[in-house]
Amino acid sequence: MSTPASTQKTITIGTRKSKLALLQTNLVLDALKKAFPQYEYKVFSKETAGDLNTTIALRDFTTKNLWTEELEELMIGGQVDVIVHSLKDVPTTLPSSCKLGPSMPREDSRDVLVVKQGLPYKSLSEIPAGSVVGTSSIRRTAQLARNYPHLKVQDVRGNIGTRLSKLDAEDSPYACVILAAAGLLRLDLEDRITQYLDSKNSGMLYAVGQGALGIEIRKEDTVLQDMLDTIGHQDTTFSVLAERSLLRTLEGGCSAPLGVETEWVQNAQGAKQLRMRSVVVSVDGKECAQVELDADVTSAESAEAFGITVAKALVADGAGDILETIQQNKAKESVSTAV
Ligand SMILES: NCc1[nH]cc(CCC(=O)O)c1CC(=O)O
Repeated sequence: MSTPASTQKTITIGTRKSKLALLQTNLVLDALKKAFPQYEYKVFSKETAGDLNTTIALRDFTTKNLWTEELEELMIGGQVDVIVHSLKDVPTTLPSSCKLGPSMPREDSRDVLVVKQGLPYKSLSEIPAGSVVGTSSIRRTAQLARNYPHLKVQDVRGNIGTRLSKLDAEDSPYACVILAAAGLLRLDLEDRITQYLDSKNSGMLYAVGQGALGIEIRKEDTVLQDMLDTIGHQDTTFSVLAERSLLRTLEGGCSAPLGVETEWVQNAQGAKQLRMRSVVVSVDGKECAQVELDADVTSAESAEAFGITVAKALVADGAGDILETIQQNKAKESVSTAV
């Protein structure tokens, strides 16, 4: 049976086995060790269904909990006390006995362009018409279709190292891939980044939670909650709460072609506000809803309320129709593949 962390001296941190997951786990481990040296720490790593299956395109999976469910079961069972995820892989709704703790400082949240070794292109706008961009993300695919309709998109699966070797292979179909900056930076692969992408230079917005860690604990574990409060970073926590509230409200799950860009800005009176840009694009890039809003965000509640406000504004701008069409097409596909 599960033992609350308060009665034990050892805290077990659960994680996926990938190099990136282990590096991210070490960030949390180091921060906890430094702040709470009185505990012993142990890392338990496990390959998840998502790691093991690299052939099926992500968007074809029906279960949303590919990366998280098995570790959550271990945590609910008491074998691990806290799980370190990439927040962007964490579903917006968690098992009822689990919750996310505060977030640690976010790594660069942007997407980046990585050009195949030996090719001379310095930016997305230089990639010639008809070239193939590697990505399996519906969000990246839709935004590419909207902003770079002359480029082709092809799936590329696997962890970051695998994607880079698929890109660089001599017979590779790809001219470039789009990846998250965070993964490359954490893996010390900064030299592979050709261009950082944002709303201004390329119209490319990132995924909800990208670049942030999702630190999940049992809901009743007040000891770990207090510990995470100590190592947490409020600006990040509020930003990602707002982003996840937006995604939850749109109910698109991880397969929604939803891009966001959040930043803290000062208004004319000098007060700090959270600015959120967000976009929902149809898969063919033809339809697009987008909004940019600022809000006073000073608590978890106001962060979540802001996410709902942005979602409503996006729906008012047409996001509802775009998401509905995607849902209908998915339903049709599953009928046709079932027979
Ligand atoms: N989609 C998989 C995934 N989940 C987390 C990261 C790393 C970056 C992050 O923490 O957001 C990546 C790779 C990528 O999208 O390039």
